[in-house]
Amino acid sequence: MTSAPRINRAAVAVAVGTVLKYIDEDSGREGLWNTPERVAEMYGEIFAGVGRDPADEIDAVFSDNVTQDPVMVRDIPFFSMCEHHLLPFFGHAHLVYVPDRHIAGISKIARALDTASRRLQVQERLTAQLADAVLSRVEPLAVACRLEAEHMCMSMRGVHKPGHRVVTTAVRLATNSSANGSGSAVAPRDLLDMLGH
Ligand SMILES: Nc1nc2c(ncn2[C@@H]2O[C@H](COP(=O)(O)OP(=O)(O)OP(=O)(O)O)[C@@H](O)[C@H]2O)c(=O)[nH]1
Ligand SMILES: [Zn+2]
Repeated sequence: MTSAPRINRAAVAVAVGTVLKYIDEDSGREGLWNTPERVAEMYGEIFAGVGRDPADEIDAVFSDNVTQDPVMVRDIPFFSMCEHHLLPFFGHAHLVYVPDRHIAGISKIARALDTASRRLQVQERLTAQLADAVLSRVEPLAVACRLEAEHMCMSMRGVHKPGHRVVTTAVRLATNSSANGSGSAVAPRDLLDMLGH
């Protein structure tokens, strides 16, 4: 069940003001006058997916003349926030699925990615949530997705490795899918090959 995000912007602004104070900033200086409110406004945007089901974004599903040929969407940009450090990780998502009786409105896959991204995440869970959203709403024979991202918590602090790439994959098969074994035109390995390495 989906519920609207309940971000208390006024309380967030107070909390940000407290952080500014305790990092020893002069929170009275001009550049910081409206920073707590700006951050609260920004959190309203970048955490807009909290409490929402990414699958609900896949609300255009078509059933006419569907063939069981793979559909792939590549290089969808995303931005999310690492739940350990509250720093961004960002990159691109690639997804391929083998339709059974339905195909998805293609933009809806990007919308599901946005909803799952706009919350505190780890990349593995974000990858799984995108695959699960397509599995539940499109009911494909199989779906695989791959995310490639740079984590600012590994780049600008800590281990300091800018330019790294974290690659995560999720593969889901219909429970009664013929892709789950012999006789299928497209095996899970084929899907992963299509996503590239
Ligand atoms: N698996 C996974 N780990 C992540 C992700 N984002 C951040 N992390 C890791 O979460 C870990 C948190 O480790 P901690 O030792 O608690 O935190 P830390 O002392 O700040 O660790 P360092 O980043 O190594 O300085 C780090 O290894 C991060 O790289 C993610 O999306 N997936
Ligand atoms: Zn992190």
